[in-house]
Amino acid sequence: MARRALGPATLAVAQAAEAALGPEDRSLLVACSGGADSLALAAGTAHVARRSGRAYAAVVVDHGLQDGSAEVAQAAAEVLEGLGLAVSVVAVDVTDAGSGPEAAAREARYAALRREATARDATLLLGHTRDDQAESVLLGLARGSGARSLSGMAVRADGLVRPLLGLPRATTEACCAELGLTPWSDPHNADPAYARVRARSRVLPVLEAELGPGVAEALARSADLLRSDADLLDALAMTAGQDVATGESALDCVRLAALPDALRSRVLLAWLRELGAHDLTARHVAAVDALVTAWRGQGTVDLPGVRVVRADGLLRGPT
Ligand SMILES: Nc1ncnc2c1ncn2[C@@H]1O[C@H](COP(=O)(O)OP(=O)(O)OP(=O)(O)O)[C@@H](O)[C@H]1O
Repeated sequence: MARRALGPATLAVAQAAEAALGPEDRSLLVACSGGADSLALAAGTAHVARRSGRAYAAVVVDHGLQDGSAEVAQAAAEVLEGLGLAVSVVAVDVTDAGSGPEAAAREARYAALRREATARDATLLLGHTRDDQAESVLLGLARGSGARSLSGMAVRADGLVRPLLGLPRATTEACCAELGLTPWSDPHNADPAYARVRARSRVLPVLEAELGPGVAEALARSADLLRSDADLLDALAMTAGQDVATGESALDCVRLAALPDALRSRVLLAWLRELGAHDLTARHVAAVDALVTAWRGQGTVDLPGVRVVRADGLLRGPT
């Protein structure tokens, strides 16, 4: 592949991979399910790594949730080896601690991928595309999410790099076709029991047909705009949080109430997390917010992991 001219889709993937990388990314590890997106990413990354003299490899996680999952992982590994990547197949134990099998599998997968990347001192690359981003925004809107949640994924965040966020899924599929690769087709991706599958296969096509092509691209663009707004608000909320803190983990209610809503909810969320609250939803934060802005000056709110009390003009956690 390095010597032959690249097809247009493969070139687009390779250019996206190159654009996402910096000089600090000396060793690259592609997380690959065997699906079209991560297979295309692996091919594009291998090309870029060879040209730039970087080390490169791939990792396939076997969740062991279905019969034949080891064979699927092995088949993906063989395709990747055919592209010239050294591959590790990692089997994980998926323990559902109440959040559901999908969330448990995701948690186990990310933990294993991060371990592999750390062990090799490598940058971890994931194959999320612009369509994944658009679907997330749509699902977030349907849930009534705020700016942070609607801002989706960034190309580089939390030690993860997602070079293909600017490319549609059609490009990764075209890239695989150009390279003669047969990607694995995850049966979950066709199962209408999942809201994401319905958004992808039923809702977005209707939006594109009724509102004009480019809706998915526009949703992904909204995510980018909202992310920069959310970043600014988070930075402002850090300063505001210091201004309303009174020591001993307490917050001053009068100063809190004077903050704009968008800052107050962020200050409260950060404070609650610091106190050890977990699984917080917008409703939880709204309940504490109501305590702050209530006319009557006292009350208690119980949240997962923490009790919040308002008394003497202060909001306090456990003492
Ligand atoms: N079993 C796995 N092993 C390694 N990496 C994975 C695995 N599953 C997902 N990933 C990584 O996470 C990314 C997002 O996965 P997800 O299943 O949400 O999306 P997808 O659009 O189906 O991607 P793909 O077409 O690559 O399967 C993948 O592109 C890949 O980089």
